[in-house]
Amino acid sequence: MKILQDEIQNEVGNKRMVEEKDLKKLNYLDMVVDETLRLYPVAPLLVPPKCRENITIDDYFIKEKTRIMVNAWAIGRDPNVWSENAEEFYPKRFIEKKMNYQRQEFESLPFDYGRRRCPGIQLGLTTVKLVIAQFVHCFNWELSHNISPFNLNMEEKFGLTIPRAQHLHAIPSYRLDYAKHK
Ligand code: HEM
Repeated sequence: MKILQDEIQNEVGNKRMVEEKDLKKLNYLDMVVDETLRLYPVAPLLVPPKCRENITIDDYFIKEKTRIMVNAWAIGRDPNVWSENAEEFYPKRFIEKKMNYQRQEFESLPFDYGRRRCPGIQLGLTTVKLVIAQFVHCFNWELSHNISPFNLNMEEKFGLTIPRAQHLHAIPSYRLDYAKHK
């Protein structure tokens, strides 16, 4: 969080809130969002499509009308692709790897790919980035008593989407000079 706060502080200062026009300068924010979508894709099994016709792909015969489950959650955690620290939240792994989500990049599939992929990618990314940037820029965040980042329960509840198994209790404290300059 500190790295992200510093990046925003350098680009935006602390006399106003982050705006959409600032987002293109916030590279570490991109990495944080890519890393979050890699580990926690909103729809872990995407939306299982049904095969229209018999087809053979890489020697696998798939019968017409078969439902295909694509495990985007497991793809994003594959150690063969993301190295042995695949389970770790490590945004800097994206320093050299700019995610685009519109190209044929199958290592992380939070929006799926192909004809039925999410049409709201840009709006979704912009909204998520703006909200996260404003949250960490405007506030410092602390966990509630007796909880440290090391014993915070990060389990998920599996379903169509993956919400946290336990609610996150975080305590904000305001950190901008914004109010004084309004
Ligand atoms: C970070 C934000 C978002 C994520 C992670 C996300 C993810 C997804 C995923 C995984 C699918 C299923 C694709 C499939 O497997 O068939 C989907 C479909 C869809 N999304 Fe999004 N989405 C996001 C934001 C949005 C926004 C902002 C909109 C619209 C304003 C949107 C509109 C749609 C629509 C209409 C579909 C259905 C597409 C179809 O079936 O052809 N999404 N999204």
